[in-house]
Parts: sequence; structure tokens; C-alpha cells
Amino acid sequence: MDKDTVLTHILKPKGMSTLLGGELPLNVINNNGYIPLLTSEAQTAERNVEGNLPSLSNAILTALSGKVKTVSLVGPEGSGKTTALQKLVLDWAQGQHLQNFTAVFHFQFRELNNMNWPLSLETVLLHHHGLIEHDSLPLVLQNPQDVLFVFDDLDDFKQSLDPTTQTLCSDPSQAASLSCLVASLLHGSLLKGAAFVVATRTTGFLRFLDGTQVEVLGFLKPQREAYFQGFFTDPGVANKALQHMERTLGFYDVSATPRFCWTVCSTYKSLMDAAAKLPETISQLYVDILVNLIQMLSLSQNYNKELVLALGRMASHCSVDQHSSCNKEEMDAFGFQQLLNSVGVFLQVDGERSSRPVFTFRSQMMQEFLLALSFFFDKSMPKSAESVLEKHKGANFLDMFLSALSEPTQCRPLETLIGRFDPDQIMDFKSWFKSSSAMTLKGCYRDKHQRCFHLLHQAQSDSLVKEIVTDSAHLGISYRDLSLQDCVALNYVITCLGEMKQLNLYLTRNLTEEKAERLAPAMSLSHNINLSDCSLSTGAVLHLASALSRGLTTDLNLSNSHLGDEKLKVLSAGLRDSKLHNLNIQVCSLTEASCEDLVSVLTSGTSQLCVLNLRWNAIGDQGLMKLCKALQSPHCKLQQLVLQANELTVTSMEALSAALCSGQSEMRKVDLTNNTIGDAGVEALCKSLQHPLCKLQSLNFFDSQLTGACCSHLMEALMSENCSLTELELTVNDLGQEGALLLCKALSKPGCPIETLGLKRCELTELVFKDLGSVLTSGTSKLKSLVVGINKVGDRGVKHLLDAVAHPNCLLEELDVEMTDLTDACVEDVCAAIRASKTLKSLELRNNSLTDASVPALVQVMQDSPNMLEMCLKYNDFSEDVFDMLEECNRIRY
Ligand SMILES: Nc1ncnc2c1ncn2[C@@H]1O[C@H](COP(=O)(O)OP(=O)(O)OP(=O)(O)O)[C@@H](O)[C@H]1O
Repeated sequence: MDKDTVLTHILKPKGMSTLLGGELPLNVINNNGYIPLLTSEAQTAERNVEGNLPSLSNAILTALSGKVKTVSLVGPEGSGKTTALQKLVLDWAQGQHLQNFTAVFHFQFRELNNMNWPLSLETVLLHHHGLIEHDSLPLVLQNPQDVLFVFDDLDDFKQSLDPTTQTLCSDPSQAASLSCLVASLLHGSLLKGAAFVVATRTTGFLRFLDGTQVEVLGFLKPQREAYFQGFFTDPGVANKALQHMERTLGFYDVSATPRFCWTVCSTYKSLMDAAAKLPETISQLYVDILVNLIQMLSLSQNYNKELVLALGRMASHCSVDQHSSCNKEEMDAFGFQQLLNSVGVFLQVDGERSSRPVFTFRSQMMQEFLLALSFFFDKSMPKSAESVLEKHKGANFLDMFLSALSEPTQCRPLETLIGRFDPDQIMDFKSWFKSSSAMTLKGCYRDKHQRCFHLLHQAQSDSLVKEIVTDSAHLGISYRDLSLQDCVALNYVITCLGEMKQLNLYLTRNLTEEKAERLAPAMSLSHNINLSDCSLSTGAVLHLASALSRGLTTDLNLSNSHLGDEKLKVLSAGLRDSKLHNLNIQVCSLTEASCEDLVSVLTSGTSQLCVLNLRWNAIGDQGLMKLCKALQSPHCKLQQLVLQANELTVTSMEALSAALCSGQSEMRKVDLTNNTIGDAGVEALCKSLQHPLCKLQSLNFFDSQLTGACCSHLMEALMSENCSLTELELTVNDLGQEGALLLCKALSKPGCPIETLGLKRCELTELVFKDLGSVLTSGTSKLKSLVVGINKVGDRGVKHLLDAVAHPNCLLEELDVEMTDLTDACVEDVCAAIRASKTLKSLELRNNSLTDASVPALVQVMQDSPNMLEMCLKYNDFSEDVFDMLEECNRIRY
């Protein structure tokens, strides 16, 4: 039809606006309420200069100028497809775009469905569409490239579009089935060259359409903002309403649909006008909507109930059979006979004046809500909640609505209109919910935990949360990759509980600002927060920081989260006033710059930080030297510092040593693993060990590029009266025989405090093992744990230690002789040592050359020695023949 016809005929609004159906598209457009929509990037080239998503109308216009002039607008229920089509046609008629088309034909499949007899395209255009002059038709048909067809609601099309199952037609005057006409048009056999814009929800028909698909994104946040401002005349009220919607509903996909926004705005407006409370959950919103709709109908309580029951039956039918619409016979079977005049607010009625009207729910969400409601009323519904849910598996919100409606405070407003809910049904739902939640929460499936939290959130009952989430709930599992609505539900549950042992978000790939904001109250109520291997936006870190600063959290694990210096700065602001004791920021891509922020935290006077793990951050000597300033502050409470692989050298060891003996440092444990501090670094630290004010108890020099030269300094330090070191780790350093013998000298001095010694892979010899044996039997040694694996001393070397273990003076509890070239020849000594020792609990024998022959004796001695907690025999030369025997003792690992 031409532009004038469009302007005079088509653009007269048909029908009326309804709360669930939306404001009529033409009213929206005519009243300047149209908010331009966006599409996703995939279909169009790129974002525009401001980095925003492309506009929907541009995407359509661009696609129509392409080679295949078919554009499919795809979007969910109420996302604005019809409105966008009407705007497109109106703008064309007003000369704003698409002026290359001389005629535009606009069809709705819902209406076409009624044509059940063969028709030619000419007849459809002339008589059915009825708005084209007979004379102009040939012109149109001769120039198909000047014609645009606009088809709406393709998903409602009840016939086939498959070109392979029907013979397509090409003659506009030939009568054919509707299915053939539409398929022939879209496949180009009829009116070849014409252009098409087709709007649809996601449907299987899309596979028959060539051309461009354009996603209709509906209202994202900025469009919602514009819409609310347009809806409410007072900007303050608009803002209040929007904030409320964003906080309570903004995380549901449905809130991106313009139709839902209309429903929400209209409902909020009437509640605000009545000075009533706005709904806190989606269930409460639907209670309010239903109350509003029922009140509008002004029926008696009996009629209200009948209507709700009939709607519930229809909802169940549509949900089970995946029907979107029902005919008159079906409606009668649901019990609508007397009530059909009242269904308009709930149902869209097509072909009202024809003999075959079709009824469709205006809102899928309301369909599910009515289904849930009927569970508490309809005697014909399955009796148990479990079977209702089983029967309507495809319903997304059913369990959430059931949960909300089973709470007295939430169902009360409806009870006054439709009568009392069946108490047996309420009880049934409650007992199903409690027992299934108890099972779910004992298990480890995070999705199921989340669902349970959603149901609790909908129920809005503190006491129910406390009843369901008990100590037996397994809440320590990782709730990674939460959606925004998961965050809201989890936060609700933790807030009701009042505190949480551990909030585990391990492996969350995208903790956005919005999600962290929703979780912030839960974070402050959690004693331990695990955010290891997560990626957090700066905004998220900001919320974490503020949650920590007012919260209960004592342990925070951010390891492997690659925070970087900037985000650490943001975090530091919250650390000062937090209760944090233990901060793990290993592998966080930090540099020297972060140390300044950490210093300001540690010296703040309010920080409680005792343990700081900085493993694998390139802070370097300059960074550690800054931290050392903090260690000398009377405010710093740090006791343990993990400095593994921090690119440290001897340069920073002097400063560390000075800090340790400053008299202010509380430091008990320093781990310097994997740094190149070398012998000179050890020498510097040994000075502090001899200082009376140094409180250090544990030093770890694992793989620190040391040689025997450092041992004289260690010996001196260990022999000093002031030394309080109980743990010394020197594993993976080339100390050699000479160096190790010096250490043994120190260890044999009465009073030497060392209890745990690590000398794995230190190039030790049999002579060293002999001296270590003497240390152990000396009667003065406090050694409880000795790790001397990966030194090739063989059976003879290890025998010195085994004999020592058998000696009554030896206090050893743990001996590690991994990969020391042991053979079956040592087994007798092993068994003798175990039998004689009163203290030994663990023996590490992995990576040796023991064979099957040793197994019976080793199993026997383990069975006879209940003191022994573990013997590890992994990676020896056993055959499968002995596995059964080894299996007999569960304290043997093999
Ligand atoms: N761009 C818009 N600006 C303002 N309001 C809009 C816009 N788009 C849609 N609406 C409102 O949302 C309602 C629903 O939109 P519309 O009917 O266009 O959705 P739809 O995607 O065609 O839905 P369905 O899949 O159910 O056919 C409209 O009646 C109108 O009130």
C-alpha cells in the first residue's frame, strides 16, 4: 500500500492497552514514547564510535540495502518487535527512510492464520489487505524490487514454510494455500526481488529464511532509564521507581523487555499512588499485578476463584503441551464458559469476531504464576508439589512462585480476593521443599544449591532460611560464576543467616561491579572469603574493599587473581579497617608499587593482618625494603610473610635482618623460597637470628642458590643463645658434605631449638647421614621432622638414620628418605626402626628400588604399629601381584 494509505488507515490504533499486553505500539509512537532499540554486534560490523551497541533501525536499513533483502528481527516475548515494525512503516510513510520502496505491505501472521482456503497473492493484497487500489496492483507486481513486505509474529504461523515439502508458485494470480504463498514469497519464486522484514520470537522457521538476522535486545539499562523518565512525569519518582526495579528485578532477563517495563511501571504507579509498599521480589510483583487485575474486574469472590482456576488449567495445558494458544473448545473444557468476557486482561484474543477465536496468554510469566496459584486451589491438579513440578518441567519460575505463595504473608492479599489457600497444599509444598533442600544442601551441586537459594529468596522468610540452611548444609563448595540473580539470592540467604564460615567463589571468571555490589553484604558477613583464581573488575574490588572494612572477614584468598597494583590499591583502602588476619595475594601480578600500599595498611594502627602471602609477585628488593619499614613499626602485627619467588637478592636481606631485630617486629616465619639470595643473603639474616630481639622461629631457604659457604653462618646462628629458630628449610641447595657437617655440629649442641629440618637434594653424603644419626641419638636434639630425600646415600647411608630412629633418645616423628637409592636390603632396618620407635608417625620411602620381596614385612610392621600414621611406598619397583597385600593396610600409600 502507499504512504497515504498507511498514514490514514493502518496507523489507527486497534485494540486497547492492557497491563500485561503493553501500551499499544501506535500510542507509544504517536505519543513520542518510542525509545530507539539496540541490537547485538554480531549482525552488524562493529560498535559505533562511543563503543555503544548498534541501533536496531540502522541494522535493518543496512540489511535491506544488501544483496539478499530479507531481514529477520528475532527477540523474545515483548521485546519490541511489533513496535519496531510499526515505527519502520510509519517512518517510511512519513518519508524518513526506505524511499526506494513505493509500496509496503504489513501482515500479522496471527491474522493470516484464519485463511484456510486457496487464494492468489493478488486476492490477498486486494481483498484481504484491502488497502490497495485495483489499478495500482499491476504496477506493484511488475516492479517487485519496489515492494517491501513486513511480516509480524512469524512464530505464530500455524502452517509450513518448508520449501522442500511443497511446490512453490510464481504466478501472483494463481490460487494457492497460504503456506505456499508465504513460502514462495520468502524463497523468491513469487515476486522475485521484493524485500522482507520478518519479526519473530525464536522459532524453527528461522532455518527457512535467508538474509540477515537482527537480534532485538529490548531495553538495556540506559533504555530502561529513558523509559521510566518518560513514563513518570516527576523525574524524582521515575528515579525512585527505576532504582527499585533495578535492585529487585533488574537481574531477570525479562526486565529487558519493554512490555515487562510497561507492566512494572504501571504497577508501581498504582502502588505509589496508593502509598503502598513496592514488591521486593518477582513473586510479590505478580501478586500485586494479579490483585490489581482482579480488582479491576470487580467480580465476586466466587467468580474470581473460578476465573483463576480456569486460567490455571489453561496455563497447565499450555505449559505441558507447549501450546502458545487455545481454541474455544479447549477454553470451554477449562471452565471459561461464563467467564470469557473477563479474560481480556489476561489473554490476547485473535479472530474475536470469527467463528474460531484463538486465546493466548499475554505474559508467559503470568501464565506460570497462575499455574502456581492453582496448585493451592485446584483439586484436579496433582496433589504433590513434586508431581506438579515434574509435570511442568519446562516452566522456569513455577517452583519460585510456589515457594513465595506458600508463605502466609505473601498469599494474604490474594486470599481476600479468591478465598483461602488449601492448607494441606501449603503443607505439602513446605515439606517437599524442606526435605529436598536438606538433601540438596548436603550435596555438592552448586546449581542445585543456587536453585534452593532462589526459592528461599522468593519466600522472603528469615525463619525459613534458618530452618532450611542448617549446620549440615555443605556451604563451603565453590559458588563460582554466579549470575546476578544468583548473587542476589545467595546474598539474601547469608544475610538471613547473619554470618557465614566461608564464602567460596573460587574460579569465578567475571566478578563484575554489579555482582560484587549484590554480594557485598554477604562478603562482610563471611569469616573466610575465597576468591582464588577469579577475575575481578576494579568496581568489584571496590565493593570487596568496603565489605571488608566493615565486615567480619578474617581470611581472604585472592591467589592467582592477577589483581595488579591498581586494584590492590583499591583493596588496601578496605584492609586498614578490616578484621583481616590472613591475606593471600600470591600470583597477583603485583610489583614494588603495591608494597607502598601494603605498608600503609600494615602501619595504619588498625590493621590486624598477621599472615601475608606474596608468593610469585615481582616485588623485588625495592619492594621488600619498603615492607621492612612496616615491620619496624609498632603498629605492624605481621607474623608470617611468604616471599617465595619475589625476585629477591642479597640486597634486601640486610634490610630484612635489620627489621627482624628492630624490637618492633612480631615476625615468626619468613619463607624465602625460590629467590637468589645466595650465601651472602643467609649471612645477613643469620645476624638477626643471633639478636635477642628477633622472634623468628621459621626460615625457608628452599632453592635459594646456597652453597656450603653459608653453613658456617647458620652454625654460628644456631649455636647462639638468642636463636629461637625451630624450623629450617634448606632443600634444593648445594650445601655438600662440608657444609652439612657444620650444621650437624650446631644441631648436636645441647639446647639447639631446631625441630624441623629440610635438607632434601642438598648433595649430602653417607658421612652426613652418620652425623645426623648421632644428632638424633644424642639425647639433646629436639628434631621431630627430618627431610633428607634425594641424596644418593643408599641403604648404608639411610641405615644410620634408621638405627637412630630405633634408639630411645630419638624423638623423630617424620622421616623422609625419598629417592635415596634404597633396596630391599634396608627393609629389616626399616622394620626394626618402626617397631622400636615410640615417636615415629610417618615414613616417606617413595622413588626407591624396593621390590615385591619387601612388601610382606612392610605390611606386617605397619599392621603391628598403630603409632604409624603413614608409610609412602609410591614409585618403587612393585608388580601388581602385591597390590592386594598393600591394600590390606590403609595407612600405606603405594
Ligand atoms: N521501543 C519501544 N519504546 C517504548 N515502548 C515500547 C517499545 N517497544 C515496545 N514497547 C512497549 O512494549 C510493548 C510490547 O512490545 P511489542 O508488542 O512490540 O513486543 P513484541 O516483541 O512484538 O512481542 P511479541 O513477541 O509478544 O509479539 C508494546 O506494546 C509497547 O508498549
